[in-house]
Amino acid sequence: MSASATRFIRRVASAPNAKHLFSSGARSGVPTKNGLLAPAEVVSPAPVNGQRQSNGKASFRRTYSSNSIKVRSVEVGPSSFLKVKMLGKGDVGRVYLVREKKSDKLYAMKVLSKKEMIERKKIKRALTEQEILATSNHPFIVTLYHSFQSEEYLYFCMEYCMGGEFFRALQTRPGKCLSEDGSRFYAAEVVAALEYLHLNGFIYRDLKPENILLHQSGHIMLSDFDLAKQSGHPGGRPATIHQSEPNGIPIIDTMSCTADFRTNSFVGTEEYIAPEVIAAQGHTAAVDWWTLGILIYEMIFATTPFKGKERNDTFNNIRLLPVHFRDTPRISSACKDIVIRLLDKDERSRLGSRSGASEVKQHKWFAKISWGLLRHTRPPIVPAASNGADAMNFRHLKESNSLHLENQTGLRTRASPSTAGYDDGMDMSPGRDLFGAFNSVTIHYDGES
Ligand SMILES: Nc1ncnc2c1ncn2[C@@H]1O[C@H](COP(=O)(O)OP(=O)(O)OP(=O)(O)O)[C@@H](O)[C@H]1O
Repeated sequence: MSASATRFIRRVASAPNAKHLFSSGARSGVPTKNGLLAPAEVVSPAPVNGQRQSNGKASFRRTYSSNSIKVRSVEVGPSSFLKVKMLGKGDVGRVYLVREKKSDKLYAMKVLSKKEMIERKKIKRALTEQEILATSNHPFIVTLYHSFQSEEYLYFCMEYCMGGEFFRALQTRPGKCLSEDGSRFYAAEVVAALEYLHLNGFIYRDLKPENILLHQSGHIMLSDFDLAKQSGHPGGRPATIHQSEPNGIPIIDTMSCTADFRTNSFVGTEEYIAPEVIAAQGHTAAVDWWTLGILIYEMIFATTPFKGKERNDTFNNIRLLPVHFRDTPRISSACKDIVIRLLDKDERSRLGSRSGASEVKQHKWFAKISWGLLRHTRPPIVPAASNGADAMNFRHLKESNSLHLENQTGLRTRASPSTAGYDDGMDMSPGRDLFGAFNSVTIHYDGES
């Protein structure tokens, strides 16, 4: 990591290392779906492709219908791309800016080492991430174009989010925070993305500024789905429609899409973990509404509400302390109310736990938001104009000398310590093809060449 990069303290997901601190009980054995495409929901207009820019304006050509994505056998391989530079490092892999030789287009390529995944018991997470990316078609969720594998690596070829990390954008702002209005805008885009994920039966479980990327236009793109969990109903249970709201407008109940689904894994990022996860009583999609409360607080106050000196202090604060608001910046009573309602320690009464996103959207703090026009609203942070290849909205990362590149994008990594005691739920019997369930596909979106 470069000197400039060390200025930003990154919070990583605590799981699975934190698991042994608490008696978390049995992990959920809910299987992931490895079939192909689930129908895409029609949720919001105005899609975007990170590559398409003309006169600084994004063009919105993708459409949302169950027929708008077509999954085919994979049409590319590692040698179809040239590495431009490294954009980010994760636990078991690297993300590179790459250029497709044939089309000259830029993409973000996540390359995961199979060896590291086996050692760290993260295979199932990679399969889930592929599943979510390959079945999602939403303007605020990063787009997957190809996934494939070689003997040693898994590859995810994704839309390149030129605007960089939201986390970094926040860190470089005066006071490292946003105004209440700015925070509302990003919170609204996050709600739209969570709504879509819940509708499709996924719980995200790792919302934090580090996992939000920015499109060149400044709109958000949720990424990093390796902690997400799919309910036992591939594609999500059909949403229930309630007609009983006072204004008579029917509301879609996204909680019903993951209903009856509780998972026990101890996952999340320390300061964002919900009390029910710490209590290891099993958790539901309501954890995502808890993390939204923390995110709103952090965007406004530049810190999270329950942060303690040590991890256990943080966990105790999460379980026991009420939210405390500082005097500055001054925030509206509606803002305080939504944060308090989202950070309800009882998941059964938490905002969003009754009918999901529609309930959150109807809170008075969001009254100013035109949900259908979100994608057409100018975002509060517009990233510096980039030609793409300069990756100017990214930290400068030095590639370790210990990495040997092959085929421009493949990489070898040093052996790393295994994650003792964590069971990723995979059948590791000798001779079994552990990555056989990984789908090698190319995804075509209507309106894109
Ligand atoms: N689509 C993208 N466009 C631009 N940059 C990206 C993209 N995807 C990932 N990155 C960069 O790579 C970094 C690591 O990505 P990501 O968090 O998905 O990797 P990971 O291996 O899953 O990490 P973790 O160990 O945190 O789960 C991101 O923080 C971001 O800087």
